[in-house]
Amino acid sequence: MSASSADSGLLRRTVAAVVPPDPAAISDARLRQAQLTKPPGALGVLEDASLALCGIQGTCPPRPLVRPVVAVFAGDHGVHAQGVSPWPQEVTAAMVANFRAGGAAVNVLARQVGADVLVVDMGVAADLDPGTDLLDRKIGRGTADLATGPAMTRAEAERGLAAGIEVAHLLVDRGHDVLLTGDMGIGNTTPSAALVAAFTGADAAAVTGRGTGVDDATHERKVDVVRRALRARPVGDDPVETLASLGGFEHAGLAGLVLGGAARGVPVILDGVIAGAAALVAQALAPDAVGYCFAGHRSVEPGHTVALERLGLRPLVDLDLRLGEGTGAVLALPIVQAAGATLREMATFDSAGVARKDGRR
Ligand SMILES: Cc1cc2ncn([C@H]3O[C@H](COP(=O)(O)O)[C@@H](O)[C@H]3O)c2cc1C
Ligand SMILES: O=C(O)c1cccnc1
Repeated sequence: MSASSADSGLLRRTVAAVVPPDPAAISDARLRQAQLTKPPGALGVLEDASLALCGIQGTCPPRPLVRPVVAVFAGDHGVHAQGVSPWPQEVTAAMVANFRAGGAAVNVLARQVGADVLVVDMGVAADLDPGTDLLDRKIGRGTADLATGPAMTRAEAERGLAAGIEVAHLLVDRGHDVLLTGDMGIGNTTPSAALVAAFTGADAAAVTGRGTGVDDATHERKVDVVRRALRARPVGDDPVETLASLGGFEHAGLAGLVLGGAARGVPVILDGVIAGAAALVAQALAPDAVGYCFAGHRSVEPGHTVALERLGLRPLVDLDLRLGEGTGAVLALPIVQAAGATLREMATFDSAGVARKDGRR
């Protein structure tokens, strides 16, 4: 079997394995929520999250999330040549070294909540020391420039999706019970904006932001690049082609992680606009995969809000972050854990002997 038919086979099987979250567990969770010693609905979004967690795990009360891991998917981008980021491309590889050494923002935040951080070299341009990488191979070495042609071949996009699925299986097999998404790739807010525009139909200007903090001229160039790419290569209804045309290797890996996590019945906490764009790819391939996702936070990037609306996900944290790496996902982890813990551990009106609103015991 050629590598590419193995990849498309894994993708097909994974998409077929994504079933809707368990409706029986969700209805058990709703009943249990109603018994807990609090006014109905008083725990707000935590209650919704607790129902979602039960659906994802197929059990009520939900199991505690004790082995969190952030998978940081890294890749470089040919569109960097268009001057869409003020940072040199070498920063991607240097930051991978920083993640491995434990010095990046995501490492600090992950230590706060006891999450592991693992790097996946999807398509960093430079050679990296294999270190503790999750994949034993690169999928690519930077994408082609999406401003002038497709960023990836279809085979590359499929290989990237399959790699993300493999990472999900590997992590779940190692005992991780919640997967958090991270990204690193100088220039990657541009392909993210392009993917969000492609999957939502939003205008380039509405979804293209300032990334690492670009000036007005650079921002205008980004909007123009996104608009021209969408005009030159209008999207059809094939999500893999859209990903190949506009996305990056880290988007492919992240979309695969979402599909793999969903297929294994494990919750996935999404980070910012890069993850949001990748989740749109996963949603287009397997709409039920979104039911396994929590939106960790809302990024400052305007395309992220557009993506979250299309995904139908409410961000758990909204702190004006615009970093990526998985930082927003990690900050949301304790909230998802808290949602499960309240449903699992709170006393019921009966067990605590607390009277209900109508005076019934
Ligand atoms: C030092 C540094 C650390 C980062 N960590 C995440 N990003 C974030 O910024 C990049 C996307 O922004 P743009 O599209 O404007 O290049 C990505 O690498 C993303 O992960 C970083 C960026 C830099 C410079
Ligand atoms: O939304 C994000 O994750 C983001 C925003 C700006 C730069 N890098 C990442």
